[in-house]
Amino acid sequence: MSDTQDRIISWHPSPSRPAYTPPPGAVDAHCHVFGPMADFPFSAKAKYLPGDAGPDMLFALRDRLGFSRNVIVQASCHGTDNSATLNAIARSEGKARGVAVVDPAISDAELERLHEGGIRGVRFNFLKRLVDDAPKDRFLEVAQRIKGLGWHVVIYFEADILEELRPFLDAIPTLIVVDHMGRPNVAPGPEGPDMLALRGLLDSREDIWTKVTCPDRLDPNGPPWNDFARAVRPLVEDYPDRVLWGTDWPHPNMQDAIPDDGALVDIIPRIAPTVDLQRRLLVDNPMRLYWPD
Ligand SMILES: O=C(O)/C=C(\CC(=O)C(=O)O)C(=O)O
Repeated sequence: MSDTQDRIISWHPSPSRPAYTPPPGAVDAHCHVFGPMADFPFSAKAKYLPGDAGPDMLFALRDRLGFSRNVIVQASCHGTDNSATLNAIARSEGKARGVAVVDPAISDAELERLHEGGIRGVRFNFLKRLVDDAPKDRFLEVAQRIKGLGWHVVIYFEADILEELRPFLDAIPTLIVVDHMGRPNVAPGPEGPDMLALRGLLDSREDIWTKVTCPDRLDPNGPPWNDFARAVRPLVEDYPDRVLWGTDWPHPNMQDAIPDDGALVDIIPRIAPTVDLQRRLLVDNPMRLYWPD
């Protein structure tokens, strides 16, 4: 990554206050921090060079949107150096936990250190535009090792490789969380092929969860993301104990159609229409996974 490359500002400059009020204790279960670069340089292998979006900005957004906690997912631009994520967790006063990206050769002592720092899962990223390789055999070794820590696997892939990934997913010995539902085409609605394939995966094991996130990435028609709401609501209704929600702030790599985070929050009652579903999505489920203690 060259120093002269422009740094991408991928977040909304002044998100609106949502009309919807999340329940007390709500968790933004998918967000990231970028740097700050002076303290936490980006990976030499990063595929994008973002502006600084550090913990102070994240926590200010959390408060503005009416959330109580964050789950910070290590973004690909920081590679396998989780320092920026750990720094944000350390500064959160117990209100953040995280998901790391690790080198498969990581030592047990380093895994323990990550656990002490608030990490509760590892992310396996299969998006070719974000990572150079995704070694399934080595990922399975990692999954085996983190099982003892009580962690889970977060997996990011696009819908067209779900079928090919099935044997690998079947072999993962921990709970699995699928990022952004495996990026389905939401336009054909809840019975569209990608949504049905995702249901097939969820039905194959009770310990596969998914994040009902990123209307901004998944709905080609943009706000108010009607296709997303129509396709996703039945999923939340049918798998109420296995769904998580998050802003995806600072929306890595987004350059067109950067979403207003307040508007993102306002989609919650459209995909989780009852108070009970909202509490499970925003409080009970993420607390079970990230703050079981
Ligand atoms: O923020 C996300 O979850 C999605 C991303 C970025 C990402 O995953 C990463 O950089 O690690 C994407 O689709 O570019």
